[in-house]
This record gives sequence, structure tokens and C-alpha cells, in this order.
Amino acid sequence: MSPSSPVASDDPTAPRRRRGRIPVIGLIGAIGGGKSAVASLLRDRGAAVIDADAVGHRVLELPEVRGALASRFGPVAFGGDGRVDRRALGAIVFADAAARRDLEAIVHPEMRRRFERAVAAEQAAGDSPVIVLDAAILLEAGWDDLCDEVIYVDAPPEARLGRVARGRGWTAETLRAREAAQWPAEEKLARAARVVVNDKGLGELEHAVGVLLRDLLAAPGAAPREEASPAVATR
Ligand SMILES: CC(C)(COP(=O)(O)OP(=O)(O)OC[C@H]1O[C@@H](n2cnc3c(N)ncnc32)[C@H](O)[C@@H]1O)[C@@H](O)C(=O)NCCC(=O)NCCS
Ligand SMILES: Nc1ncnc2c1ncn2[C@@H]1O[C@H](COP(=O)(O)OP(=O)(O)OP(=O)(O)O)[C@@H](O)[C@H]1O
Repeated sequence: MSPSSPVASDDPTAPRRRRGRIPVIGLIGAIGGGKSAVASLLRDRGAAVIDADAVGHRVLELPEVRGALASRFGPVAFGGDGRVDRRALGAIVFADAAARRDLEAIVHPEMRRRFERAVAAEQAAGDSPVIVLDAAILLEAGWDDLCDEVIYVDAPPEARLGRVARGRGWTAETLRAREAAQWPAEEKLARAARVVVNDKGLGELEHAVGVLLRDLLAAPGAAPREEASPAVATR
């Protein structure tokens, strides 16, 4: 790998772009804001995407993880087929912060190892314009140290609830309980270098993602050009 030279700055949002590497972009935002939709549109434009939720789901399948979950949570966390029942486990951990922390202590170390391996593999392959780590709790879990820049995907609460109600069958209470397990929006926003506003249709989001990728591939920290979409703001 080429020598790396982080950009020195006291600003926590300043891109830590290193020369000779593919930039690693962390996608954060409130639940249902559209991180995965942005990640998918970036993938269409050649980005390598690491989906933290999907990695977490695969880690739940590991025998050693299942054993640790059985010891901590008992049979209630498993379905009749012996696999982890994510709905049941979610109901437990999003109602009990200590239980959530125990789950995280079981799965996060292996999740992080998988992120590191995936980033290293993409850096070695060298054929993506950016590497995207799509992780709602990127900051809470300390995974942002794997990223050169963090981007916040924003949408109003009513739009977010409508999306997760339609797409996942969640109630307002399900959404509220998960939000309570994450940092408040303003704390996450304060740590992001750019914001993508996803308050319109998917066509508008596609346009915004095109602008975002163009800006990301310009000089580190570059301000959007005049014709940039109002849906992408550099802070
Ligand atoms: C609790 C579990 C079993 C629920 O599974 P389920 O299929 O219902 O949800 P899924 O994994 O698809 O997560 C959906 C969303 O819930 C939120 N969420 C998930 N885990 C957490 C967590 N530990 N803290 C806060 N929010 C979380 C995120 O916004 C995430 O995008 C599962 O989320 C899990 O194993 N979580 C621990 C691993 C983890 O931290 N994953 C989040 C990576 S961003
Ligand atoms: N602009 C939009 N218009 C219509 N539907 C959208 C829009 N953006 C996202 N969606 C849909 O809303 C749902 C939630 O979006 P998405 O999964 O991208 O959110 P997320 O921020 O990744 O959520 P989580 O924090 O749970 O991972 C998905 O079904 C997605 O297709």
C-alpha cells in the first residue's frame, strides 16, 4: 500500500483523506433516513459497499456467537429452527440498554474484524472510486476510525416513519425504541463533513448522489460547485 499522510486538523469533521488510497466513506443518519438507499445508488456508480446490518446478521449465524447468545439470553432469542430470532432478540435489546450492550459485546468485535478485512480487500483490489461503510451506529461503535469522512443522510421524522412502516412493518414505538439506542441526531450531525438531504423522491436522491460522488472525488474537503444539488451540503 502507498504511504499515507492524514490531513492534520482540529476539526472533527475534516476529511482524513490519505494519498494513494481509495477514500472510505462512513454513512450515518437517523433510522429510515436513506443510508442504504444512498449506498445502493453509490454501488450503482461503482462504489464498494459494506452493509453493517448485513454483516451483523451473518455474524449472528456463527456457532460461537450463537453459543454466547444462548448463555446470555436463553432460548427466547432463538426460533424453532435453532437460528437467532432477530425480531425476538431486537424486542429484548431495544427495551433494555444493558442487554443491548451485552449483545454488542458479543457481536461487535467480529463485525469490526470483518469491516477491516473488507476495507483492506477493496483497497488491494483498487477498482472502486470509494469504499462505503453503511452503519447507523458508526459513531456509537467507534467504527468511524475506519473512515476518511463521515456523511449524514437526513430526512424528516414523518418521512422516516412512513418508510420503515411501509418497508419493514415497524410501528412508531419500534422506531422510537431503536432511536433511543442511538446518539441524538444533532450529535451525529456535528460529526459529519457532509449532509445529504433525502426528503423527496428516489429520482432526486439519485441526482444528489451523483453530485456527492463528484464532490467526494474532487480535492478533499472541496466545496460543492455552483450548480451542485441543494440536497448535498459540505459543512
Ligand atoms: C438486534 C438485532 C438482532 C435486530 O435485528 P433486525 O433484523 O430487527 O434489525 P437490523 O439488524 O436490520 O437493524 C436495523 C436497524 O436497527 C438499528 N440497530 C441495530 N442494532 C443496533 C444497535 N446495537 N444499537 C442501535 N441501533 C441498532 C440500526 O438503525 C439498524 O440499521 C440486530 O440489529 C443486531 O444483532 N444488532 C447488533 C449488531 C449491530 O450493532 N448492528 C447494527 C449495525 S449498524
Ligand atoms: N427518497 C425516498 N423516497 C422513497 N422511499 C425511500 C427514499 N429513501 C429511502 N426510501 C426507502 O425507505 C426505506 C428506508 O430507507 P433505508 O433502508 O435506505 O434507510 P436507512 O437509513 O438505511 O435505515 P437504517 O438506519 O434502519 O439502516 C427503504 O425501503 C428505502 O427504499
